[in-house]
Amino acid sequence: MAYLLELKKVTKRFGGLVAVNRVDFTLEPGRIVSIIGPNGAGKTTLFNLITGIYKPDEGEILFEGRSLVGLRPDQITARGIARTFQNIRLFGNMTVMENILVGMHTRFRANPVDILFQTPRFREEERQLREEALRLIRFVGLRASPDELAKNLPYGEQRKVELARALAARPKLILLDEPTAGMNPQETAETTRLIRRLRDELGITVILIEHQMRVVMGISERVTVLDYGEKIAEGAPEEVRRNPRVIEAYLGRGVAMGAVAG
Ligand SMILES: Nc1ncnc2c1ncn2[C@@H]1O[C@H](COP(=O)(O)OP(=O)(O)OP(=O)(O)O)[C@@H](O)[C@H]1O
Repeated sequence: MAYLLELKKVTKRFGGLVAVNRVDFTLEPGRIVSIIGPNGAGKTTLFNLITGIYKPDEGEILFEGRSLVGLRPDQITARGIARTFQNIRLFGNMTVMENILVGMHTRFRANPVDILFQTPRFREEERQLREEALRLIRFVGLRASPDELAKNLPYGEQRKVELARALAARPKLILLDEPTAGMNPQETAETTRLIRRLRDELGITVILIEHQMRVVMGISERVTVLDYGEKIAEGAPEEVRRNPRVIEAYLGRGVAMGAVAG
């Protein structure tokens, strides 16, 4: 099967530190996979490499068979890759609706003249995008009003706005960086179901960075483990959980065994 995403011997250094070290990674369309590893293992750096925030020092990154290396983050979004961040990055003084419309900017076709003169073409396009934003608001289960300022929403709701904004770009692949961080068990369960619906109902391929092993084990078809920038294991969740190298990596960093075995 053709890969949606393929990383070949990707390396990223920060001065003397090798944050990502010759990592190979392949992903077929329609999968939900997780990347795990102790703090500082290189997980977020890997996301930053895929989304064009950093350029690899060595190696190749292919999406649908075409190289992403050297493209700007907005060009990579336009190719079909969206992401959410470990720490929420919303425009606090903008409404829920406005935040989601921002996520659609790569798809906006009206030109500056249309916008300036509010031509029928502009108004029709805006109406369609607003309708789609409302559909996304319903899809992620936001309870807040679309006109509420993002900064006034509770944390769990802000996370949903962030996801809706990422979905607004109509991605083929979404990268979720710790989507359940700071959530209570009920919110975590709800988010886990939502992630599965991204794939099942929208057909989006998902890569997840996740610390909660219950989520990882429950949702991932495959797990990749990084430690000190290197891929140390990869496979089905149960297989990875029993892998002595993985257990060692977590224990070596003083993380309780429960984090892996739990
Ligand atoms: N911009 C940067 N400049 C210098 N060092 C960096 C930079 N970004 C990341 N690093 C270093 O690279 C290593 C990998 O960091 P990264 O954030 O990718 O790890 P992580 O696995 O996502 O960790 P966590 O689970 O704590 O988020 C760490 O040692 C980190 O300090």
